[in-house]
Amino acid sequence: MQIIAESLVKNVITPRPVDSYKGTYGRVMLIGGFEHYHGAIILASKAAVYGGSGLVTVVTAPQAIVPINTQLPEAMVLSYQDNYQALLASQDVIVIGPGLGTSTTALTILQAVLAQITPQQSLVLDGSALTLLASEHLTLPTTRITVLTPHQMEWQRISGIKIADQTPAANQAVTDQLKAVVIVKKHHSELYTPHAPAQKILVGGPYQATGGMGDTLAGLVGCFLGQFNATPTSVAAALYLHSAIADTLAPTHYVVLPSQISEHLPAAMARLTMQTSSNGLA
Ligand SMILES: NC(=O)C1=CN([C@@H]2O[C@H](COP(=O)(O)OP(=O)(O)OC[C@H]3O[C@@H](n4cnc5c(N)ncnc54)[C@H](OP(=O)(O)O)[C@@H]3O)[C@@H](O)[C@H]2O)[C@@H](O)CC1
Ligand SMILES: Nc1ncnc2c1ncn2[C@@H]1O[C@H](COP(=O)(O)OP(=O)(O)O)[C@@H](O)[C@H]1O
Ligand SMILES: [Mg+2]
Repeated sequence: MQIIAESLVKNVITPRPVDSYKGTYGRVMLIGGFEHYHGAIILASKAAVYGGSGLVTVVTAPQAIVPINTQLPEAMVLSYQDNYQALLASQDVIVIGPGLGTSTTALTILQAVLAQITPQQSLVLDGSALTLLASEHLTLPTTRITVLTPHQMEWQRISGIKIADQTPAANQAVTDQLKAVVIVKKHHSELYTPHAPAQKILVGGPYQATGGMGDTLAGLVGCFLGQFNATPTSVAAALYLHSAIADTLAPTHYVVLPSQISEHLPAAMARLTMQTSSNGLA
């Protein structure tokens, strides 16, 4: 299996052109944060904002609007009861699932997004969206790129492969059928691309085993798809950076919080665009 290295990330994260503006860096809509899961969409959106997305829009439950605005004033926040469908067409990337839950409302929203998304847009499915995808046997739409970010149980639900049997060959075979890019999240997460070599990271560790860590990754993947090329290489860069920052913090942090990873993104990305070597990313 190919190893995702820092050199790949340096090729993705390039210096910003001086004549750019916020529209250059991607319009990302994140949908979730229902029920008792408001934090999940805050964490995903924080990763998008701190990772450099030009414009971030959150679609969530009405009672989550004030907490999100308070914690993340850079993001625009709408209720799912507002006409977010009108805005959806102008987005480069849709991230759906962190804290979405599996209610009837969640399913209706997911089905509407899958029906409305176009072949020019990118889609990231995480968390509850993956659980609904499996339980409701939903069909993936035609998009520019679709990325699934399951943990091993979510991947079991989607692929039918039991966790103990999730070998690279079995995972690759299902990825080829799905025609989507898949990150199987675990220690040394694996990245599968249809009909292409599998890749994995050798960064990251158990200091990341805390709620919201995957929500942060989903937001960062969406961010990179909107800001850089909408390709599996940009997904690989987000996957690597998320855990490489955790590694840099780990010697002084017994547990690395998801929000800490986001807060270190701007500095880590600045260092990666400089030619000089450094003593870490955070
Ligand atoms: N702050 C917030 O708002 C947060 C909100 N969140 C949101 O919650 C929603 C539900 O997501 P979820 O992942 O918590 O629950 P679910 O999909 O039922 O999976 C758990 C089941 O799978 C099993 N399991 C086996 N292997 C596993 C593995 N490697 N990794 C993980 N689990 C593994 C596990 O086994 P057990 O732990 O019981 O041994 C258990 O039976 C989703 O929308 C998410 O975004 C969270 O992000 C947290 C922070
Ligand atoms: N032992 C570990 N080593 C490396 N990474 C880990 C470890 N435990 C958890 N992680 C990372 O934490 C994240 C967990 O994702 P997920 O279970 O979806 O979290 P949540 O839904 O709570 O946000 C993944 O990116 C996974 O790779
Ligand atoms: Mg998750």
